[in-house]
Amino acid sequence: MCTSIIYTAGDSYFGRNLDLEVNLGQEVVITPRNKTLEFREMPNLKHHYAIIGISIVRDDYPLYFDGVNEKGVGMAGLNFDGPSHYFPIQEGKDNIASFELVPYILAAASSVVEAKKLLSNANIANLNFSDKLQAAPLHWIIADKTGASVTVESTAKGLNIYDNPVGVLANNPEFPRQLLNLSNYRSVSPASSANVFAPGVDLPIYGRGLGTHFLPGGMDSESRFVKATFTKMHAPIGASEVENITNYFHILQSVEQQKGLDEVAPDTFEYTIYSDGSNLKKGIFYYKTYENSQINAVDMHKEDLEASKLITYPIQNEQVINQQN
Ligand SMILES: C[C@H](CCC(=O)NCC(=O)O)[C@H]1CC[C@H]2[C@@H]3[C@H](O)C[C@@H]4C[C@H](O)CC[C@]4(C)[C@H]3CC[C@]12C
Repeated sequence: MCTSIIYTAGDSYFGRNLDLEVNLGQEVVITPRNKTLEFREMPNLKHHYAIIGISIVRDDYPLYFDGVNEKGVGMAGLNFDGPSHYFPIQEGKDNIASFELVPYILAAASSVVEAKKLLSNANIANLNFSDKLQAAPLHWIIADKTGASVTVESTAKGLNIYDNPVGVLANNPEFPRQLLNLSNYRSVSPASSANVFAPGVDLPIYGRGLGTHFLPGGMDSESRFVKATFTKMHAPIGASEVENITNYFHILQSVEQQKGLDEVAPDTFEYTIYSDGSNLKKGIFYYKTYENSQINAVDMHKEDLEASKLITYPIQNEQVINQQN
């Protein structure tokens, strides 16, 4: 499973945890402005906004898992197996394959409002990238540097674009149900609450943190949605970029999947392979991996964004311990 968040602390930071049982060989990939982006049913884009994110590259095509563009829009695809439904090509619609959706939006939208316009006549077409890389059942979060975000879900009912008031996305069930479930946690609080349970009975506050006693901590999507929302809503605002990106990763780490806890097949466990986050205003992409706790950064503006070829950075996956003696 996966969790994605947008955290606003002066600047806005957007990214996700990628939780999976296999490493697909992803890299940090920059798509510069003049790299032609081809679409199956939509016109090719020869010039567009530059994009940075995590992707695998096949046939010179960036298959982004998540990314952000130079205008401060971010987007991530998360597993949505079950409710997800893609449709045959429809005449008169903007037919976009699911694997094209991230580059399609990030190439042309400079805000969530513009992304919504780009999706107003869209049909998520049930096309496979190739026989080997079949369409993955996904839903998406799109966010921008103002802190706004929406959730995009293509189900049998059609394409739904929901305003996302919490700036968090996990996996199933459908987004309105995830949001409604938050109501069950209205009483969860950073402070220990007054005794409304049994007034008159002595219920001592026997330790700290009692206000969060009922905060879920499971690996499942509902638990992660609740926990990430609560952690984000109460996250402090730092005074510097380093403080804020540190705060940001602490939010994502509150829903990290440690190895051994989520068995998806006999003796096979999914875990948080990487966590990433970008400063949407500055175009700096940060990431950590399960193996490497160090925060790594790639600044898109240090590359030639007018270039026409993909620029890739291998993921730094080695733990470097700062030996102090
Ligand atoms: C499976 C993960 C989502 C994480 C998650 O929720 N996994 C756990 C689970 O199964 O619940 C998704 C996120 C982005 C997806 C990839 C991207 O959409 C790019 C690409 C698109 C192709 O159609 C299929 C392969 C490929 C490479 C996708 C494979 C599945 C990925 C990696």
